[in-house]
Amino acid sequence: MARHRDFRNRTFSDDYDDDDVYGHSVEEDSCMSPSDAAQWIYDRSRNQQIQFLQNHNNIQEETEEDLADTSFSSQERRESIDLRSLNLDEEDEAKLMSCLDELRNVIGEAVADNILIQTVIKHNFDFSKSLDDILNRKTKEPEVPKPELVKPVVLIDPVKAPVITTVENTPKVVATNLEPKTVGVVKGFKVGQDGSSSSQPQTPRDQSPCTERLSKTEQVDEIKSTPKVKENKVDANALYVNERGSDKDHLYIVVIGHVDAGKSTLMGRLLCEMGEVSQKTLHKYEQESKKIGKQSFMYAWVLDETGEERVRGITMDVGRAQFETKTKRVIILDAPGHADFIPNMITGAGQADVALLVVDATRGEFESGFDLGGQTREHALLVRSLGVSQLAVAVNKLDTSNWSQERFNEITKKLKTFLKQAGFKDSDVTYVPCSGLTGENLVKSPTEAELLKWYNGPCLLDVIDKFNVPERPVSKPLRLSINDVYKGTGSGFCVAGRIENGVINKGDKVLVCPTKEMAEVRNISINEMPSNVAFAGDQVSVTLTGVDMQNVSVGYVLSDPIQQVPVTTRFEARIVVFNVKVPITKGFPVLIHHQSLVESANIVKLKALLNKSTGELVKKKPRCLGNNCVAVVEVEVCRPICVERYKDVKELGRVMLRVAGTTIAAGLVTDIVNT
Ligand SMILES: Nc1nc2c(ncn2[C@@H]2O[C@H](COP(=O)(O)OP(=O)(O)OP(=O)(O)O)[C@@H](O)[C@H]2O)c(=O)[nH]1
Repeated sequence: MARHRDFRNRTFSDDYDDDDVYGHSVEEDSCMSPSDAAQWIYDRSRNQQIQFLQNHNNIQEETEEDLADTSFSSQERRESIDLRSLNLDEEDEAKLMSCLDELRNVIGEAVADNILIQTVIKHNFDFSKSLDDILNRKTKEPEVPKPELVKPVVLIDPVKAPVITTVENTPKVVATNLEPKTVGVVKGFKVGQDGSSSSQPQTPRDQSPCTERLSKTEQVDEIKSTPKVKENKVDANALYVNERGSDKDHLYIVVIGHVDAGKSTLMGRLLCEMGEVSQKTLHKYEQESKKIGKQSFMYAWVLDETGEERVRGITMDVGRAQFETKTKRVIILDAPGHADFIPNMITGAGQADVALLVVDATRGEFESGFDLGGQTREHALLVRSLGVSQLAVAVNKLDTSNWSQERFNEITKKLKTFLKQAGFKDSDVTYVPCSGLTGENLVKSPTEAELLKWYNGPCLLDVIDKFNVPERPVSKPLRLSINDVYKGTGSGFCVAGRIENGVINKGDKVLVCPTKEMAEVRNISINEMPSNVAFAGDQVSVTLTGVDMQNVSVGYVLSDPIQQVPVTTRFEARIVVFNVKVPITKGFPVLIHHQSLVESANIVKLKALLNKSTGELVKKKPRCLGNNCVAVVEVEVCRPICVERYKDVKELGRVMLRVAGTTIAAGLVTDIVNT
């Protein structure tokens, strides 16, 4: 059980700007920090605007203008079918929507919605069959011309002579069948002269508002050059089978839910039942928690390790622990529930394969967590937006309702409707009645007479064991997104993060992006065990040398030096707007959450408003965006970041937009814009 804390490198200025925030009671309705309050002076006229928004969803501009970018306004789109004409009942409509979303996630916008809809209905809402059908059909269609690739660049310091970042011959395991990759042109960004260790330390990522842009002369020129790295064509898939063939699959599970839903207690108790916590340790927690009047939190202490968390009785950072089921090694990421710590929750969710949503069944408590303002909905939407599609829902604390079946049904009914709308397929969600405090239905079948009367489903452990482990894209170019930077023992320093794509070996040369400095991998550890190699899907800690620790931050990406991660300050995204208090207009400032990175940004273009159900174009260049709309926007980030198009690397192609401590939208990166 361990966690790395790296507040030095964190960039959550909205959440941590002022120490006073930590003094607030968890019962407070508002979680806005003073800096947010200063930033969001819209409060002045909030009443008017809220009223305005309530009456005007999806507000449109009066005048019609031509859209320069017509990539999504094809003739096919105009032929799309109106869902109402299909006469589907509510459930079939939800199934259709969830299937369409899944299909769009995979194939993007390449196929018209009417074709997708017909295919889904033809296959009775079966996603796999529909996808097969579409893909087979697609191969027969003429190829759509691809957008021009962004050319590779090397970043230079404009005041010094441009020197190309060159990489030594590096024997390593790389993908064998890859096309040349793209790198975005970066503006307003400097690296050291030799490209391998910067002589000019970077500004911390959290201290540069968009308004303080670097001057034109500081913008980076484009140099058509690719670092010279010799590929050693070792088959990554074969290596994976060789190294991991006999191991249990690793499954990362993020535990989410409203504050005090009982997440840490549930996980702590589960670990105790699995024999992962000694009796001696548990006894110690019992005595110590009693001393400070928090005995009911003794199981939560297994995961809430810091003094502040224990005294306050809330989780603040992501707690980690692991255990084994029959078929898997499960790594738990216990996320904080309180709204103040959503950035940490997002960091946890960004590492997860699947999620466990914990809801408090106590009457009144479920309702306050589920209704607007509670974190149940926000967490579920966030994990879905981050690509998690399999979910277990622990209907927890059912002991407080005497194991009432009616209460269980009431809660699951509400959640089913919501989760379907949020994009979870019914078949991917399992509901488990349980109690973390009493241990009921966690690792073995229920013993409570009242529960036995109506429940004969699986216990929580069985549900976890049945999760499918997502495919690991080991043969793609390396992408490791950094979620922690810390000084280890010995030479160099450590970065922790999840390998999204590819393989990393001890001794590899890797490119630290967006700064594009070369570093060498000195050591690798997986779940605190040393290893020579790690693969996509692993959460690793890597010791780096050859680069200054000051020049590496949370949110950076370790990239394959040849097939580099795109770096840009501008990208286009298709966003879903959840919850805005003022309409989104051109220039709207937001905080972008991309993996563990938090960066100031502006929505610089509202390119199109799309129909929420069909995805067809409703309005070109809308003047503003209200709640619950789907739109294509262009986002400009204050400093270069590493993003991929969603269709290339899903994990690096998703963004979250937050304002004043609230998630207002989630989006998929559809294009990387050359600036
Ligand atoms: N009756 C009952 N109480 C529970 C149960 N599980 C947790 N609790 C109590 O709920 C309170 C909150 O539990 P935590 O485990 O800290 O909740 P949490 O969701 O991890 O809280 P945050 O991480 O801070 O959001 C504690 O007082 C627990 O004893 C349960 O199954 N039944």
